[in-house]
Amino acid sequence: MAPNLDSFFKTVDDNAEHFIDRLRKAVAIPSVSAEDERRPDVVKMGMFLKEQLEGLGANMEARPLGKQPGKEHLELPPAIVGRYPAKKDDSKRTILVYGHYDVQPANLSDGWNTEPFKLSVDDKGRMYGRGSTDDKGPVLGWVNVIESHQKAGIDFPVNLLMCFEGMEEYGSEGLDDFIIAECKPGKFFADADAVCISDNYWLGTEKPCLTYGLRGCSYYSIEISGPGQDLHSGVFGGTAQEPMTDLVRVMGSLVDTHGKIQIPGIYELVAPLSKEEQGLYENIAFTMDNLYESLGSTTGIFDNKEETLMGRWRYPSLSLHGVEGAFSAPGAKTVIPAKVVGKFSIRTVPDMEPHEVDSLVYSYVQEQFKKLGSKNKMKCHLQHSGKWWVASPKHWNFTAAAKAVEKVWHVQPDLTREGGSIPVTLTFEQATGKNVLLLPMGSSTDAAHSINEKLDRRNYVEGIKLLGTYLNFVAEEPME
Ligand SMILES: C[C@H](N)C(=O)N[C@@H](Cc1c[nH]cn1)C(=O)O
Ligand SMILES: [Zn+2]
Ligand SMILES: [Zn+2]
Repeated sequence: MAPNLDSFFKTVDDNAEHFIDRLRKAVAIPSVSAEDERRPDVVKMGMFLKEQLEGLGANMEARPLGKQPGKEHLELPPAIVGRYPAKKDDSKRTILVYGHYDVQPANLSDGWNTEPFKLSVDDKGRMYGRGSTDDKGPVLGWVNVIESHQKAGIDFPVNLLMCFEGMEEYGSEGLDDFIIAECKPGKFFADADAVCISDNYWLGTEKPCLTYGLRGCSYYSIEISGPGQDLHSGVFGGTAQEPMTDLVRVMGSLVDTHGKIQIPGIYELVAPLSKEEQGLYENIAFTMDNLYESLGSTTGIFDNKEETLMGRWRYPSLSLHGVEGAFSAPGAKTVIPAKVVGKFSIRTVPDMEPHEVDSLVYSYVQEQFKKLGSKNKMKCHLQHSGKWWVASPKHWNFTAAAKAVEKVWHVQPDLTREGGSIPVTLTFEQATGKNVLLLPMGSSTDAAHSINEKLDRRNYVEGIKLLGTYLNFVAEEPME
């Protein structure tokens, strides 16, 4: 029987401003995991989350994860773990939820229309701010679900286990070992019956989805150095071999304009496309206009939805991200940088093994650099990597979520894969041995990682209802 959630829905609506205020406080903490000097803010954000949940009676702990590999002067931000209700009810299912409280870097000078760490709500209910959709809105969604059950006077339907991390945007450093240890018998996550992660996005702006796959991410850097220090290009140009010249040519050899990766052997690692899979893409509610709307232009690689979806979900891609040490400010500086570090990543898919990808990358980059005949020095290394994940959506965890989408949004959700990566998803699946569901809150136009990131008020408020309704349907699903 469908649970009666009218009072829960009403409570969420009545408390919408309070929940937006909670998001405002969270966005104001610049918890950027990639910037060393922001580490105290990342920790502050973890503590904010812990305090909010403790205020609602959850049993919370901040677990240290040790030093940051390669930056031993820096302590990793803690994993914030918790249980609600504080005492386990053995008659109920146990759901483990995961999210991250760190964010991507953001500066007003990148081109934001508003201060990135100040939540700005416009007259259409678009709530702009770094982390609003990725992933502070969804993480606070779980907090708001607990509060709404309390305020509505409804029994909480499940035992909720929580795991929130502060390094997801930096490759989830230190979390794998922690999860594996905590899933062992008698440990914190041992009794999870299923896992739910809210940290991705709808395909468009109107239709919710449930997600059963992610691409992996292998992130590399190429360091090229030569001169002992930066040089005057008038004095030394034409006489010194320039690291930037070499780097641009090596990076330019990795991928072509149409997104085709130039590294030999990469596509041989990809699982072949079956007839059955090919048929899946046709029925997904996605249009080229959805793509153009979220791109903010019509500069897509393909002109049809099937190839576009496959390009995002089931084929690898290689993106060039930036160059450390290069002149990037406005104006004109006539410098020859002495050392430059180029950054790129490959989104990986079934059946690519990360170590095989690494070997192909290293030999190709070496070969390209050798061809230049440069006297400079080159080093290529892996910064972090996380594996792809594809699961079965035929499980009570997905059935409960589909029923919740129908109840809250009055449509059947699409079943999607995601082009982005959440490295610990596979770890949760393997360490718990349980089903993992991705249940997104935000939409395709939210601009996660970009300037003007936002979460629509409607997605936040209805998203809180969705997460709560999912937990109520989970409680009703028969065991498989
Ligand atoms: C999908 C998720 N919200 C996300 O943004 N994940 C990041 C994870 C990552 C991988 N390397 C560094 N961060 C992403 O897909 O870029
Ligand atoms: Zn995220
Ligand atoms: Zn992200």
